[in-house]
Amino acid sequence: RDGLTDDRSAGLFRDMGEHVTRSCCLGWDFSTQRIPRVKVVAIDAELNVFYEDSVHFDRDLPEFGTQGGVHVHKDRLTVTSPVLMWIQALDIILEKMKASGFDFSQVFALSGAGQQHGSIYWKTGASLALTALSPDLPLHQQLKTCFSISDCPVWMDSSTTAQCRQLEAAVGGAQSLSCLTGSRAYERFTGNQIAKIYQQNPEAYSRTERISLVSSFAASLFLGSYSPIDYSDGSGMNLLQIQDKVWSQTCLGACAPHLEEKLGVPVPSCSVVGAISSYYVQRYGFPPGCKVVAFTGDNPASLAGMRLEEGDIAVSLGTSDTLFLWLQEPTPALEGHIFCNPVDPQHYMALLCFKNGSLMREKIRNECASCSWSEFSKALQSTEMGNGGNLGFYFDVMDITPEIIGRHRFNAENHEVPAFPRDVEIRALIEGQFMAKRIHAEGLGYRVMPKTKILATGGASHNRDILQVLADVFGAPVYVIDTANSACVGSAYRAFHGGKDVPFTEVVKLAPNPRLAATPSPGASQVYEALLPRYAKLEQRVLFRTQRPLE
Ligand SMILES: Nc1ncnc2c1ncn2[C@@H]1O[C@H](COP(=O)(O)OP(=O)(O)O)[C@@H](O)[C@H]1O
Ligand SMILES: O=C(CO)[C@@H](O)[C@H](O)COP(=O)(O)O
Repeated sequence: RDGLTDDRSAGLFRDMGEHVTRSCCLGWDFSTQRIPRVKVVAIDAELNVFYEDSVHFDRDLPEFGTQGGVHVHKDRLTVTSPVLMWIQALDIILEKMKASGFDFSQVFALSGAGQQHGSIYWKTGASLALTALSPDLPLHQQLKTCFSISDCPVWMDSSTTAQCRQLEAAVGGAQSLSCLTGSRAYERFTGNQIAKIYQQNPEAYSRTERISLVSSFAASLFLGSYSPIDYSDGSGMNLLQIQDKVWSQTCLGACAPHLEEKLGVPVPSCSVVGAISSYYVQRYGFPPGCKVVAFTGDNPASLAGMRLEEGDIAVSLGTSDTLFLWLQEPTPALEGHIFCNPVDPQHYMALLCFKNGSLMREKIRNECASCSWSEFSKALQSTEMGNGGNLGFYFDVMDITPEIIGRHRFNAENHEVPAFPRDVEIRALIEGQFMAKRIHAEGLGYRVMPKTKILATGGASHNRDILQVLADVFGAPVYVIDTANSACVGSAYRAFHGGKDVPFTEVVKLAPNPRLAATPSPGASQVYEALLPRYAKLEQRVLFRTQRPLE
């Protein structure tokens, strides 16, 4: 496994005895991925994870009173995290590493990931405090007065609908904003969060000398000066022109005044942003030349951790389903997010979320397969690819991609039917879910290539028969990987790669390979080449019919 095994196994060397002399890189993660905590892994030159540790926000720092690492406010829309909690978590984890005998002198580079979209507001004068850190005191004691906002907006916040509409209006509509910045306006995206702070708390905004993302904030703690925002995480702000890699003046102007100087100049994600602050050299024994490679968002870091390459696609089959795509020529749309690629500055990545994932599969399993995954599998085995032309749409909750609710079934003549036999229902669900993924990925510019790999993760990736349908619909082999901690491991890989003039794939070629789980069945491409356009057309029909009235 390349993940933190579980909550309580933290702080461990994987193989006692050998660690003392290993030259290594550190990967940090300040996200809420799976468990809300700050995490670290150390990897050696062979890319083996030999140390891992974490600090759990709610359990280890109860004084901040968070649940899941956040405060949900009375309006149920505003969601924030205390900035000092993140800093104190870093203090604790560094002390734990020191106490366990971790040899910091062997760390030649580090990088990290942050939950995307969250923003940190450094008060005027904070840069002086950052550069003058005393090695005798923990960070949180020295930085406690450095922030103009103490509880920071995070990605779960959805309180900025008014600001989203203002931003879209300023650039000529949602599609124009998406073409420019990779996404239409989203409440959690940082530009809209900054606009809200400026509108509701102008004093705090004017007392702010620098605004960081969670990723660049964490990098700043290691640098002892402000770290620039990297292109990839910067793409989650509704502010960065993803093609030109510069801030959009129109978007900045629509959000708040003097924003460009508060954000600093964005940099390529593989940049070395500086050497570690002398604070860490003196307090923990890091080498003075230890490189800090730009931190990025947790999803971009996961893409690096999964070692996605051009043409590859990662499919997470969890409670909801998520797709990570590697894109060469993005076509931004009203759905999904396009980010600059974190490991190849010429390319892009995309994120698509499908809400009706495993919960929908579980419901159909309970209704049609006596609550048993093995019965469910038997139904997939006993039905043919293409399901005799029967197609289904299953969305018990309003989905994000596409915005459809309800169950809709069509026979081979495109006539709507009220029900399918049980086995047909199961295959219609799984084929439909994967055809939708392929269609929506292609809508963002994705193309299946001869070398395409599909990397499957999440609960349903344990089911071979589900993965077989995935391989057939995409016409590409499916591999399974453990991504329990892909953002952290990806950050350590990125630390290795940062500043080197070689492709990322070259640097990570020693990393463990994913396991092959399914290859396309003979004849699959003919079957699905015919079905995919039909599914897309029917989806439009259902969408048109179920679309909510415009507000
Ligand atoms: N053998 C299986 N076949 C299909 N789905 C499965 C199987 N085992 C578990 N799952 C599904 O995996 C889901 C959990 O996925 P997981 O990735 O662990 O969740 P999360 O998205 O919450 O991290 C469960 O809802 C369950 O329906
Ligand atoms: O909002 C998004 C992506 O757009 C989230 O994925 C955040 O990046 C943080 O989520 P975790 O993965 O850390 O829970």
